[in-house]
Amino acid sequence: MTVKVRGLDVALGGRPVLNGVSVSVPAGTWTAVIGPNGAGKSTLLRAILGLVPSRGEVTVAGEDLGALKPRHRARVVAYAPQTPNLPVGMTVFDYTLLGRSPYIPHLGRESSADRAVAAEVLGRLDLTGLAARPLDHLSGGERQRVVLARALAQQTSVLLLDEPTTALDIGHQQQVMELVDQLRLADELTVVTTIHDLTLAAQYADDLVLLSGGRVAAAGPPGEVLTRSAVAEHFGARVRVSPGPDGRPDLSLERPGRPERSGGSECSAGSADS
Ligand SMILES: Nc1ncnc2c1ncn2[C@@H]1O[C@H](COP(=O)(O)OP(=O)(O)OP(=O)(O)O)[C@@H](O)[C@H]1O
Repeated sequence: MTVKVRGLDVALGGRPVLNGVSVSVPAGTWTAVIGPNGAGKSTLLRAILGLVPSRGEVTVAGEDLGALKPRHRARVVAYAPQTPNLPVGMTVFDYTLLGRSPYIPHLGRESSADRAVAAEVLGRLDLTGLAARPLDHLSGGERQRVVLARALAQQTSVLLLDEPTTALDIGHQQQVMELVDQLRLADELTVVTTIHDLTLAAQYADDLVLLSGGRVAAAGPPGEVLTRSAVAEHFGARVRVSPGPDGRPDLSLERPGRPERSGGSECSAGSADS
């Protein structure tokens, strides 16, 4: 399902946070929203979902998302927030099962199929061993994967993920990104994720949207958006951008005021660093 945002304006606390943001995410593709702290990335996801008041247009497969009843909307779009409110004492399994709520009849109970979906998602995220654990007895990274599990259990066509990998070790970062990519390819999921790791964003996303000061500063394939000058201008960072194995950009920080090191021998003890 194609996600289209046109001319989105959001003001929070009387201050403009998003200004005329337009983004188009074709069905079955992955767009990563990048940008410096406070650029408006999380606000964009929240505005798409109607969680903050906005002006402009948000459609999914041509339908106005704001016009859908919450239950219907929850069958179309799943959202994994950056800092969710987690019910104290609830188990990992029961929390994941909440993702099935849009499919459970009013005054009804979850079916064995709903429980099977929750169990399967937990398995794919390496969380089966934690299923009976209360949410407040988890590490930060475990909690983050459980929030993703609940979103995946919704089995929607559109997935909005706010910083899904920030608390994860490198192995679980790869696991989560690969899982989302597999689901995208297998089920034609449309994925929009905010992410701070620019190399990770470039490795997985089809397109990047660079938000800066609440506006779209650049959008397009990673190689076009992630230039040395764009990173310097919008993040205030000095980076080296080199093409990765499949041509996607690979970023590494350059230490200001330090000369380039050309080989391992220069790192040997006692070598002059000037
Ligand atoms: N409820 C609020 N009231 C007033 N201002 C807010 C509110 N929520 C967010 N903001 C402001 O809106 C701006 C955008 O916030 P947002 O969380 O969308 O940024 P972000 O790009 O996701 O940042 P980060 O990378 O730090 O997560 C920030 O300046 C923030 O201080």
